[in-house]
Amino acid sequence: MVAKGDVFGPNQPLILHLLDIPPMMGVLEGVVMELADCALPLLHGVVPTDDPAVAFKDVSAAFLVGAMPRKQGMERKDLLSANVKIFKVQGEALDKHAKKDVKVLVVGNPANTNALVCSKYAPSIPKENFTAMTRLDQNRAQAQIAQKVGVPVGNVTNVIIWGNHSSTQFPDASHALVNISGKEVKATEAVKDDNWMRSVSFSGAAVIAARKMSSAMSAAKAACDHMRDWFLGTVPDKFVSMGVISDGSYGAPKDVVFSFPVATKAGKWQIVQGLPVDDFAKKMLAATGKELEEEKSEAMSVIEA
Ligand SMILES: NC(=O)c1ccc[n+]([C@@H]2O[C@H](COP(=O)([O-])OP(=O)(O)OC[C@H]3O[C@@H](n4cnc5c(N)ncnc54)[C@H](O)[C@@H]3O)[C@@H](O)[C@H]2O)c1
Ligand SMILES: O=C(O)C[C@H](O)C(=O)O
Repeated sequence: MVAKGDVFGPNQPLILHLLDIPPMMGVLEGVVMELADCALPLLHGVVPTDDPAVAFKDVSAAFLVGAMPRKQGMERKDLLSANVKIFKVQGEALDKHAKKDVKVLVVGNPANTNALVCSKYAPSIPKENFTAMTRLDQNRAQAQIAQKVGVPVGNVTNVIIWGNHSSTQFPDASHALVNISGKEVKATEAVKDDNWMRSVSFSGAAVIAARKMSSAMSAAKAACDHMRDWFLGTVPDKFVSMGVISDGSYGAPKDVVFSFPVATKAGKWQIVQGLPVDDFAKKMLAATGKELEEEKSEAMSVIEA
């Protein structure tokens, strides 16, 4: 998707740096062969490597997907001790070798806390440049609403994912809009079922139960959506959700990577301010914020141990 122009546009040539661990180098060679066989005109080079210093050398965009996935029955927290150290190493390598304006998307779970760790170990890169993926959750919620109303998914916008990419996240459709026959209406009016709207939920575990593997295709698509919107900008009056460093907006704890509604322009994101938040939403935001603070202190104790 990246190499065929879905992220940086149809006129932007690129070089892909592909990082994996030493036992996977043979498999990675196969990926390189397949990329060549795809005959992608925009792909001007591929650098397969097991060395983070080579992988991150002068990169402008980093998709950090290399991490252990959750298996059936596991919570994202269970991955913390296994994965968080990877993001310390990758943060240090980004700090030393990447461009100072590199935009980093963390997909590997627990994504929010890994993004925070990565940023902590890359102090020469602005904290705003480290983000975590909640776009898959946004896309899932939009798809559920589109199906319920009976419109194509592109007609549903402004769904918000608040907080952590975990089961405590708050998918909030109260500001969502649905375009029905050319007229934009509130999703709450289109659905006319408040209980159903509040049941729009996180479905990562359901995909794992069915596939016996983590979401892959939908996660790749969401990563591309996230980076495309960050690099190329969002549509005026529309917002998307991204895990970004919290400034305390909407009562979220500061200095955790928290998913907010954001609008992007000229390569910068801004948290959309002033949206009404009711008591139910406040309770949900507090719960996911608390989990992120707990994950943060757990991550630091794993790293410092
Ligand atoms: N945020 C989201 O919405 C979202 C969605 C889907 C998956 N995920 C997460 O993404 C991660 C990857 O999932 P997957 O299904 O692709 O897993 P996978 O096991 O299929 O692939 C992981 C890859 O990462 C590599 N890897 C492991 N350690 C590495 C390291 N230190 N450096 C570089 N590469 C390394 C592995 O060798 C493997 O090739 C998991 O943590 C999963 O939970 C997040
Ligand atoms: O749920 C998981 O652990 C995998 C991924 O984060 C997802 O949301 O599908």
